[in-house]
Amino acid sequence: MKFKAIVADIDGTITCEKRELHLEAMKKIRSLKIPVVLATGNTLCYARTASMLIGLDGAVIAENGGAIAIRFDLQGTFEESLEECEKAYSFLSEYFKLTKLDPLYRKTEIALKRDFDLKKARNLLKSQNLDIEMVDTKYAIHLKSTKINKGVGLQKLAGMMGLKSKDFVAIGDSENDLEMFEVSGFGIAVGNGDEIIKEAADYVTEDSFGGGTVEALEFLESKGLI
Ligand SMILES: O=C(O)COP(=O)(O)O
Ligand SMILES: [Mg+2]
Repeated sequence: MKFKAIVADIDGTITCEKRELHLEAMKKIRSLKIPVVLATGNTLCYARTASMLIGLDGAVIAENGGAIAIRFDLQGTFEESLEECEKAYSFLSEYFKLTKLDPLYRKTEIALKRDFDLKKARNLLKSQNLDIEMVDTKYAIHLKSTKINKGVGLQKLAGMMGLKSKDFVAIGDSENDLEMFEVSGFGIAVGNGDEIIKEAADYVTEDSFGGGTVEALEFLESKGLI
């Protein structure tokens, strides 16, 4: 069987170690004949800009599934409001000095600088009656609704593209990619990935970062999977 599309995480997956785009991965992605969706914990404008500059067509999942768009000429939709996240943020601010990242551009979740004790914060948050969880992408810690994730985002976006989430191969590097591995047809973790994402993967590359994505796409081609 052949998969019909790719969904790729951005940071840690199509980038280099210092977060700049991995040029060989860009070349490989551009050479594909099937749609490539970008899925990120970052903001919608970041995802759309990346899609434009890579030469893709604007299908993106941003804010860990909270925001999605299918084309550049459409504005995008937001799946959640910030209200509950703000409550969690106020509560945790009593215990830690927290720094928000890009608050002007985030509509559905709060991203925080990774300079506080996540384990302690997760335990404290349990005492609150909020549908909010914390995910660590290794680039930021996200305070987000338990109802949104990249998997839910992929299901919605796939439908808008006339596809099913199982038609996609997902490539990722960290715990915020888990749900999109679960709903996609095949999951590939890059070599620098978390243990948790490697365990959930159908295939793990030897190479890391963008080099891992090149290896993943070559593997799929060599097996006739795309
Ligand atoms: O913004 C971040 O935390 C990084 O997100 P990503 O690895 O999902 O692209
Ligand atoms: Mg990542």
